[in-house]
Amino acid sequence: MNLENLPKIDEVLSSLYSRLKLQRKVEYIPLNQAANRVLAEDMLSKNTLPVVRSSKLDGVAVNFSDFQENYPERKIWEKDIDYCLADTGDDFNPKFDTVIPIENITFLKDGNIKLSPDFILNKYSGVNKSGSHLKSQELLIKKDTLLNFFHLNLMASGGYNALPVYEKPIVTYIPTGNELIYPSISPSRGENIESNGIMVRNLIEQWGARLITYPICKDIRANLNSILDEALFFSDIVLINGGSSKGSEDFNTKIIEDKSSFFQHRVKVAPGFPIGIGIIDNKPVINLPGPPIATFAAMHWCVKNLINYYLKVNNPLKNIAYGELATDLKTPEKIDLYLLLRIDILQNKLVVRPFSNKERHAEKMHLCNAITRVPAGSNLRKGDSIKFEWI
Ligand SMILES: Nc1nc2c(c(=O)[nH]1)N[C@H]1C(S)=C(S)[C@@H](COP(=O)(O)OP(=O)(O)OC[C@H]3O[C@@H](n4cnc5c(N)ncnc54)[C@H](O)[C@@H]3O)O[C@H]1N2
Ligand code: MOO
Repeated sequence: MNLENLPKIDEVLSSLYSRLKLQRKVEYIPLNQAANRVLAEDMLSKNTLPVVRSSKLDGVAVNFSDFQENYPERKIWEKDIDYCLADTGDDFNPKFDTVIPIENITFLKDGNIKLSPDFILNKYSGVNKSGSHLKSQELLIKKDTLLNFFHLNLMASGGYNALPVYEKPIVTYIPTGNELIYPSISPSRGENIESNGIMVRNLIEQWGARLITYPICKDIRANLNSILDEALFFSDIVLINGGSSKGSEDFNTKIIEDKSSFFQHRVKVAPGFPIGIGIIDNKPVINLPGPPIATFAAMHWCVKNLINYYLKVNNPLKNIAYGELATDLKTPEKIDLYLLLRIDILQNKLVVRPFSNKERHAEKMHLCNAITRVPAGSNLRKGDSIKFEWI
């Protein structure tokens, strides 16, 4: 096989985006369920805060004019006539215009007051004006923002109890293979545990989509064919796992290709290079290669980006960092590599250790805390800076 002629990840993604005509649906959901959802409209504040004014601090509200002529001669200060207490954020008697921090004022036994010697009083100091926090009709958050806890706080202040967000795309996962059994069964000779489904569920939910999982499907061509048709009825993206390569039971490539208006078999990145990507009825159908790390790599570069495209999430810096390579790193001439990494902190530096084929599967899966993609033909040296993504 000529790996050189395979398209690169970015080329395949661009081909997909340019062909998919998406119609995103919008739903209203309660504010308390809106974290990690994507806002579908620009949101303007319904409220002005403070409505009229509030105290900036815990203090004593006074009339500034009293401090120009009569002070300090004035003898008796009467509560609610000459001053009132004003707490941080609270409104106070409209008679007063200025707030003195409580720690800068002393009430004397003779009824007079004394200000701290270094305290200078200015008119309106200690007072938040109307709208100093938020103004009605002010832009709170732009559409297409992935909502976090600050955003929810802001939306609540702006008067919202429900928000318009893009509906989560429905991703359907179909595990295929005669050898697969459920984890509740002890494997007999020739059987393997269906372990990718649980990983796929976790990733899909993390990335903001809804997952529907099919039972394990046998490698029976007619069945696989009709299951795909069925899944396309209710899915936005269909994932078929296994049967992507050249085995006698690998039917999925052909099944997808036959129905697709666009189809790409194999991409210039390993593991997972036999991935199949089609568009059927304007929906992406992805044939994820079966081995778990190949499934993960294909999920990460292809499915995650498709979900982001659906949801208009553009977050290129999320979980990205740079560290120092702990070893030399050479990649094959013809194919980009997805690498599982272990990152440690040593002497205030992030040290990046790629796993190799020498480590056992369990060791890699256990200790991997980051991933990276290294272009074909790279020749990096120990100590070189390398970009990675925390998982
Ligand atoms: N002659 C060749 N053989 C293979 C090639 C090739 O180019 N020529 N490519 C290899 C590469 S690279 C990959 S990657 C795999 C792709 O495998 P398939 O997608 O066809 O998957 P299967 O053959 O069905 O299974 C492979 C392996 O993965 C296990 N598997 C499958 N599904 C699951 C699941 N849901 N959970 C856990 N494990 C799963 C399956 O039991 C097999 O062990 O092909 C190479 N072969
Ligand atoms: O592409 Mo495959 O086995 O190298 O994952």
